[in-house]
Amino acid sequence: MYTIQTFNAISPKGLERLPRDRYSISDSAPDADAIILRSYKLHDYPFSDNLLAVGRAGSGTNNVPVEKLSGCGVVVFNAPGANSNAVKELVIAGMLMGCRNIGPAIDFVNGLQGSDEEMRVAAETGKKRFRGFELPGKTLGVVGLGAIGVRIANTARSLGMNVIGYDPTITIERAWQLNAEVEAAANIDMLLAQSDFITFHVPLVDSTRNLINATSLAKLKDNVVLLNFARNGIVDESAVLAGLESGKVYTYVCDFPSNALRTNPRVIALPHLGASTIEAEDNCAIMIADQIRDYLENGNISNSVNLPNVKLPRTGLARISLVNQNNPDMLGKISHVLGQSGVNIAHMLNDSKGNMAYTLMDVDSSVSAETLATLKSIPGVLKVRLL
Ligand SMILES: NC(=O)c1ccc[n+]([C@@H]2O[C@H](COP(=O)([O-])OP(=O)(O)OC[C@H]3O[C@@H](n4cnc5c(N)ncnc54)[C@H](O)[C@@H]3O)[C@@H](O)[C@H]2O)c1
Ligand SMILES: O=C(O)[C@H](O)COP(=O)(O)O
Repeated sequence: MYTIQTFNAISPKGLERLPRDRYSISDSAPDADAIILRSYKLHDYPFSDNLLAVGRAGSGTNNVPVEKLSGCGVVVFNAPGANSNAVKELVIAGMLMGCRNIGPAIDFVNGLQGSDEEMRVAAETGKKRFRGFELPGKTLGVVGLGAIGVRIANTARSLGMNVIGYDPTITIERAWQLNAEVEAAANIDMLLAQSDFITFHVPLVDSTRNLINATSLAKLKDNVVLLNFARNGIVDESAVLAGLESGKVYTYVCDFPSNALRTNPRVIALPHLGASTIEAEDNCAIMIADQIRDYLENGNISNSVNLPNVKLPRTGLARISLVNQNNPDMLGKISHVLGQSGVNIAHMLNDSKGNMAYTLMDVDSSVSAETLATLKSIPGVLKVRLL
């Protein structure tokens, strides 16, 4: 029986993929084999030695202490692309809200008083304050061309916009998906200087923290619609508020409310709604549940942020799953222990990601608890399981 601890509301469609005769799922299981969560902050969570996997039912993993978990041999998964359409749709809505002054216009209408005729007259005279501009012919700058950025870039092209993208580490898969008419910016400054709309779709890491700050804002054209549906740390709020004041920024649309932003009429702040659709919640939960189950039951790894993808069809009598540090001669030491114990390796896959490595071995004979303990005692070996 495997035990799963959940945080946040995880779609039942995903949890249904973990059969109850083999999985016990609870929001209070301190010794769980795996954790499934969304945005819950795990940094101060007291992880048990039993923990094997953490599954982020979403994209960003900045709420998960990945390095600390790597040190304990815990595999961290996410669900790449599973909520990307939901975010794309909200960003397109945000662009339209931003350039058509929809937020202030709704506030204006909600503040009208009097008879219907008085309201009609006030609406007709007041509407000139909310004149906006259109998307076709305008330039959208997309920073980060991953699952979300590529979808937005392609949709913006189909809406008649010019699109410039910046992503120094774009994957081949995403580059293939990108509309060929999206222009590649050689550097971020080029994108900042040319765009009428700028949207960010990068993870929050040290190199993206405060990517938009007072210095970068000075490089913008005037009246730019700025959109941040990535993470609040990517944009320096006080610089953006100054940009709204100076006319560099026309509207700031974001998914991360704060007191400083709340009272500014040129800010549209949403309550982290990007991935909150029925479809995205189902997609994320299904993807994570399937990945966690395949790892717990078969040792296969797909879409881990700290370990390589390793998938091996089962062949031998037993399977050994081994998470280790990516040090020289680990495989030599592992196969020596098995050889000494008279265990023959039928099939093996070994791969690494950064300073972590993973070995999956199908063996021709049963493996004793003593052999497993000897494998676990090899310096640098972090987790050993017999499956
Ligand atoms: N608002 C929401 O509800 C919501 C939902 C999903 C994701 N997100 C956030 O959006 C981020 C992106 O999501 P995704 O699914 O597209 O992720 P992704 O991993 O598919 O794409 C991220 C892209 O950013 C690129 N990148 C990294 N550093 C960069 C830099 N300095 N400059 C330019 N590009 C850089 C990477 O190469 C990658 O292509 C997530 O990390 C998460 O923080 C928010
Ligand atoms: O990174 C993500 O996937 C989003 O920020 C979604 O977060 P949520 O699952 O808490 O809605």
